[in-house]
Amino acid sequence: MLETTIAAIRPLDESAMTAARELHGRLTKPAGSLGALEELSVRLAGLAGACPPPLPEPAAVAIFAGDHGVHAQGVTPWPQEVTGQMIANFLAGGAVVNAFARQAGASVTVVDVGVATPLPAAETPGPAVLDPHSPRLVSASVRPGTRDLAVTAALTRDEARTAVQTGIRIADELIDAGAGILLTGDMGIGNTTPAAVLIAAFTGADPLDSTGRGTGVDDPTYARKVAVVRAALARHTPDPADPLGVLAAVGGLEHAALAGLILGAAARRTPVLLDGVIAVSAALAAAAFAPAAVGAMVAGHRSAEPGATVALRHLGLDPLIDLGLRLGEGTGALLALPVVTGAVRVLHEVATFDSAGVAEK
Ligand SMILES: Cc1cc2ncn([C@H]3O[C@H](COP(=O)(O)O)[C@@H](O)[C@H]3O)c2cc1C
Ligand SMILES: O=C(O)c1cccnc1
Repeated sequence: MLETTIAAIRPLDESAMTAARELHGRLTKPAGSLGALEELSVRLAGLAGACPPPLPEPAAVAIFAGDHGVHAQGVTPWPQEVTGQMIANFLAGGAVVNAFARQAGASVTVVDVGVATPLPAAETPGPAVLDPHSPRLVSASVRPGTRDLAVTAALTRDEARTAVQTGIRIADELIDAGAGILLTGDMGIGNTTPAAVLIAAFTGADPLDSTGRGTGVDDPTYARKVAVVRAALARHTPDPADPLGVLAAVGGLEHAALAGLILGAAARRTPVLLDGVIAVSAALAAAAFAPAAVGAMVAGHRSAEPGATVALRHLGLDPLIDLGLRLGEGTGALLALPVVTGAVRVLHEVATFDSAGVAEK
């Protein structure tokens, strides 16, 4: 399934991109006046293979949740139980991601890929339904949290593959249910540590540049976190040409599943709007599996985590908004969604100089 998904990921359609550039030149606005929205809409035309591309509606957020053995190294001040407790909060509609999803009209699917504590909620029965007011839970736990990457490989290759394939399956289910765009979300206390190792592994960045303060760690905790990232790289020597091996050695279950979601979206030629540092670390893995997957990625925002900027630069992506957010859950992606929709809507709705009778220079 992973291999067939990778094989299905194709480059952008040049003729649809040419048509979109040509259409932009005829719309009632000075050429280039919509800045980054123009190139984004051209890319989405290339992804869809059509000009105009479909409006990216409805939107579906997939929040992958997992726990982390590296929590034992004291890399975050928060107790591990908060991961499961926040899932209950997501399902009750009380988290920031829920508020933003309701505002954006996006559905929320929470996927347990490896939460360590027992969850209060059971899987939501039935097929995926894209209802912005009813968050759903999918139970797809690979194992109860990763092993401690400071001590041993976080996952076996098989476990990492299962998590990636879960992400692909969720992408397929959401797209089959009608989603026109997927948004990445994450929940996992401690997950900025594996994100920092993944970013260093795939980009070659120094741990000081790939590691941030996550939920807001103090100076001694930050120093410990950087040391854990540096030691993990030395212990595992992850090979960026072997993304499954990298995810297994130093990743998290939600990072692996997010990589799968991104690959699944790219294979279905559906845009995937990336959230913060966890999402972009997973995007590096997706790009290592299939470089053409970058064509489906839209960087929602620039997380305050420094590793996010390192990863975005490596992917060649410019984030749409930069608000100093450092929350995760999918919140930054949701705030960027109207920008993506606006970029596409222009190609659908704006009159041409000809049709509107507006004189050209
Ligand atoms: C209440 C709460 C809600 C959150 N929502 C997202 N995160 C974010 O913070 C965590 C990563 O930061 P670190 O690596 O420093 O632990 C992840 O769960 C991420 O989704 C949260 C964190 C907390 C505490
Ligand atoms: O960038 C993010 O998504 C992020 C940053 C800090 C903590 N959790 C998530």
